[in-house]
Amino acid sequence: MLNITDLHVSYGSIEIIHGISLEVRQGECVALIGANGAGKSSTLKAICGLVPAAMGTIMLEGRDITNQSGHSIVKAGITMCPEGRQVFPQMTTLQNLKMGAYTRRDAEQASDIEEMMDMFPILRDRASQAAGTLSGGEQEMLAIARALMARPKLCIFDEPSLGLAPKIVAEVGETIKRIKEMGKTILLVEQNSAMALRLADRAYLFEAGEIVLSGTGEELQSHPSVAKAYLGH
Ligand SMILES: Nc1ncnc2c1ncn2[C@@H]1O[C@H](COP(=O)(O)OP(=O)(O)OP(=O)(O)O)[C@@H](O)[C@H]1O
Repeated sequence: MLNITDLHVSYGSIEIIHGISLEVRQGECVALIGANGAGKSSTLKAICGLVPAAMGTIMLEGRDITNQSGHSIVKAGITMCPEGRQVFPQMTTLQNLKMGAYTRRDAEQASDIEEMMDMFPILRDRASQAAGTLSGGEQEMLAIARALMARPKLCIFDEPSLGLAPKIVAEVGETIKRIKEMGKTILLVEQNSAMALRLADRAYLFEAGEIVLSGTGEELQSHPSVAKAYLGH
């Protein structure tokens, strides 16, 4: 579904992604893991049109989306659930959900909102509450539900567990599993490598702007250098 070939990303004159290639197939959950600063977020931003690709191609279902605007990439079928949730704090939970569907012009928004509230009952309880007053875990659920409101083909999660209590992290993991079971295709970036590799069908290990290892979640979990450097055993 998503094919990235020889992607290079630079900030000013400094290149930080040095020609990576990866793919995400229909229905897969693919994780990008690696240390802080390895280039995972920059890769996601390039996919979403938030930073330019200096070189290389990004294809979605055979269509070249390299360096298109963020808006047209959402329309093409990719939504990102950003690091730090970034809900609209002054807007209510309901208004945030509606914002997730802004690229759609169909009559099914109301039923999708119902579906999201069935999936995340806490959002129904908080429907008229300003999103900024929700707990971290509730905001994460809202950010995920808002991303799903666009009915994406590919759902990107950037550090969904960041800053959340362990119990909530487990809930977020369960939620991502459910989204995969709904048939969505998922690209996941996580500092929590153990969680990411448990959820992922396949994963790529980033180091200093390059992909140094790839394989199934299980293969990477048991790879000695991953186990030692990223899983702490
Ligand atoms: N806007 C920016 N301007 C300049 N350099 C940047 C910018 N954003 C990121 N970088 C640099 O690019 C490199 C890759 O950062 P990136 O955020 O992609 O890594 P990461 O693997 O996602 O790490 P993290 O988990 O900390 O987000 C780092 O050296 C970072 O300092």
